[in-house]
Amino acid sequence: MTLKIGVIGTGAIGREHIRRITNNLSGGKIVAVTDVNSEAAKAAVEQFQLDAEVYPDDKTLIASENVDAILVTSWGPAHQQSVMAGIEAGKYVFCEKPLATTAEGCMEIVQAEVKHGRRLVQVGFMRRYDSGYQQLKEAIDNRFIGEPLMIRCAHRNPEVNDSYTTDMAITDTLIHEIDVLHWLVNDDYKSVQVAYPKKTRHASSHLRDPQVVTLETQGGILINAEIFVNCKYGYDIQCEVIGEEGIVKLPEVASLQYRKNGQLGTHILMDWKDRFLDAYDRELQDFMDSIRTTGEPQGPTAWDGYIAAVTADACVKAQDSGQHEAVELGEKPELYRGTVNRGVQV
Ligand SMILES: NC(=O)C1=CN([C@@H]2O[C@H](COP(=O)(O)OP(=O)(O)OC[C@H]3O[C@@H](n4cnc5c(N)ncnc54)[C@H](O)[C@@H]3O)[C@@H](O)[C@H]2O)C=CC1
Ligand SMILES: O=C1[C@@H](O)[C@H](O)[C@@H](O)[C@H](O)[C@H]1O
Repeated sequence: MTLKIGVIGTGAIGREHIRRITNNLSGGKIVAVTDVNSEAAKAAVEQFQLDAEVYPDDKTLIASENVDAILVTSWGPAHQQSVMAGIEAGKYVFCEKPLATTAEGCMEIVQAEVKHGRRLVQVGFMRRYDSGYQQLKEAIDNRFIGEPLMIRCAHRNPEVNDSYTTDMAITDTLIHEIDVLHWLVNDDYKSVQVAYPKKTRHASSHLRDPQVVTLETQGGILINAEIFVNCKYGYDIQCEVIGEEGIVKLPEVASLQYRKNGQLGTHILMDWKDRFLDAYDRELQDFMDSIRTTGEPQGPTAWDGYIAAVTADACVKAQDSGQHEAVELGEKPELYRGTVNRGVQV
């Protein structure tokens, strides 16, 4: 069975996902596209020579009988409306982060899915599909380093544009760590705190950059996460887990080593699109395969989207207060209990 997919939002990641589904992956076909900028939607059809219809908006695309699943790759504030409409129509939904921009919005989605009675939604937290993070997880689960005690990580972008704001360091950037770290140690967050080191001269006047977020889990693991979005030198993702018996570290991206002009070096990636190339492929292949084999997506759930939003809200509050802020989750619905989420009991 080929999953017939409609794409809502044909910007940077929308086009990346169209490319991979069309050229690299199996089991899916892009049959519909829409974008508030209709020229962008038409350009995507042309660029990838799609046999796809351009729809005027998300509602008409979702209503189409030709569409089995939607890919929500529009701007964050537009996600909730499309995801809700997708669930109401009983369509499968792959939604890029954030699932919704507020915890309340994510909870509405959770409730709509619970009412539907089966999982339809997968959130684009692709790091869970990255082989480096999966090796970390395996080592932690197998107690290779004993009990994990601390995590040190960094999320660095070479630069961001002027529209990037201080809270986006949390809601747009740290949100990947927020998701992958609690999955890694199978623990929930208890509290968060944000500190601002000396500001880089490369950040725009309204942006605090870098930032350091401390997250504490219910089990007492202390996480130190640096976000530095004008680091200049590259796109760099670091993660080190310190345990009772040793330390495990996220592998560096394999890269050509060179000896030239009296130097020994390796190149560092500059673009997020390249860093998690394989993980993006795997998350979407898994979305399509799981629907075919189990009738439900098996990747990060709407509940994971909700956890991320609640934690991000606490971090944004902590940005203003400078204090420890509590992370308080509602009760996890039965639908999300005991499901095997990418090899992990949640
Ligand atoms: N998982 C990951 O690593 C990444 C995730 N993202 C997420 O993907 C989403 C899109 O990001 P980008 O592609 O970088 O943005 P973008 O600005 O390049 O593209 C967004 C597109 O959505 C369209 N759009 C906005 N509202 C719409 C609506 N209501 N209906 C239809 N189209 C609409 C815009 O016209 C634009 O073409 C964001 O939520 C972002 O956080 C982005 C980059 C990486
Ligand atoms: O998701 C992403 C972007 O939206 C975000 O703006 C970047 O900071 C992240 O590194 C990237 O993975």
